[in-house]
Amino acid sequence: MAGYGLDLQLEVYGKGEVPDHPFSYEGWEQRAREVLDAGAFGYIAGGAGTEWTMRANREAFYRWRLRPRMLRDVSERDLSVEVLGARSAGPFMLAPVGVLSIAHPEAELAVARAAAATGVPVILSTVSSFTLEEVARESGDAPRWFQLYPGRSPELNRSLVERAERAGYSAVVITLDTTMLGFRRRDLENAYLPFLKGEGVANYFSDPIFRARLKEAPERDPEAAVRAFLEVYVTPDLTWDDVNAVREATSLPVLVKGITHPEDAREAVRQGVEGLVVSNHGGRQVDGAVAALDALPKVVEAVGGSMPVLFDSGVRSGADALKAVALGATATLVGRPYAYALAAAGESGVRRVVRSLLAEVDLQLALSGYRSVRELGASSLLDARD
Ligand SMILES: Cc1cc2nc3c(=O)[nH]c(=O)nc-3n(C[C@H](O)[C@H](O)[C@H](O)COP(=O)(O)O)c2cc1C
Ligand SMILES: CCCCCCC(=O)C(=O)O
Repeated sequence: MAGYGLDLQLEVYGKGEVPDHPFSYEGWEQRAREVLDAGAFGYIAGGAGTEWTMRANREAFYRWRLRPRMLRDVSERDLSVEVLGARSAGPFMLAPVGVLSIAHPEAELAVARAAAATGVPVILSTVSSFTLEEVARESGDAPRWFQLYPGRSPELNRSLVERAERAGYSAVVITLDTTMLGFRRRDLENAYLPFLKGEGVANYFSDPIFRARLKEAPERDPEAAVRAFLEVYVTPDLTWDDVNAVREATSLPVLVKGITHPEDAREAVRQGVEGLVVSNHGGRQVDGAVAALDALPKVVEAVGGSMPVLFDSGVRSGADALKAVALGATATLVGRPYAYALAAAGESGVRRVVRSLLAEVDLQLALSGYRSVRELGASSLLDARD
């Protein structure tokens, strides 16, 4: 009868003390705003251009209404999902969020510990603040994936995925939508780009192939090494050939992240990747682009069940995750929610956010009449536009 929801309620109400942390996304965002400087906060919070797409990501959720069912005996519930062999306690994974040292000194190490403790897999960014090996050590046996930004050097791409495979990451997520940074007004106004200060480059600076490209070691000439990183990173000429070169370099399943167009989804099926992520990068790349949730149904249709379809951009609550799953997502990724919690309260903040999400999914699921997220489908929702 117990479960994530009831456990959390009993703990909080049982103590009878006002908790020292929020339970809402907005609460964590506010805490992060209080502790971070304007540049770091703006980098995490911001979107591209007018930030219309970032807002649209949220508004898209409001158009869908859950339709609770009654009297269906939901005393036994299973929130877990399995994606390409990685089991998660709920329909969530922690999205790749780069350069987390701007949020907290323990950055991805704290996130990896929190993910392992709560049973939710983490996807480590290429541009992490600690090396992928250091993060793997904090993860222990917990499932983890590696996100790759394929750079201009096929040898370096190969080296990064080989390192990830050796370090126990069990899938590679290739992000397609950030071949260069979007037009981010907040960062321009704050003149804030953390990579220029040598943040978020740990995987490159520790890589033998990257180091071999440099005249001087990064420890001796960090500015030149950062320049070399930027040269490798920017890839407007990226094509499916680059994706396939990465696939040939690894035996791990490969997913592509950043799909919103059904034609791209069909191409992903033709190319034979193992999964995709419907995402507009949290509205950080193309202003005016379709809200990710609005793009989801057509992508799901195009994929036709041939591979897992993950979803991100705008998930803030258990209800949001259930809506995305009802629209066909296998699971969701959350980005800013845990980045803010990390900034405000380190590892324990990330744990609390994940626990809250799990508790909310559990209660929402039970009160909507479902025993498992797998039971959700089109009939679980009402489109408010109809
Ligand atoms: C500060 C920040 C850094 C990010 N860094 C990466 C990254 O390194 N690699 C990547 O694939 N996506 C990155 N993303 C995008 C997330 O993986 C994810 O798509 C997005 O945050 C989801 O939207 P949400 O923040 O609304 O949950 C980043 C997002 C933020 C907010
Ligand atoms: C020049 C490096 C850019 C890394 C982009 C990180 C990211 O995905 C984001 O900020 O969004």
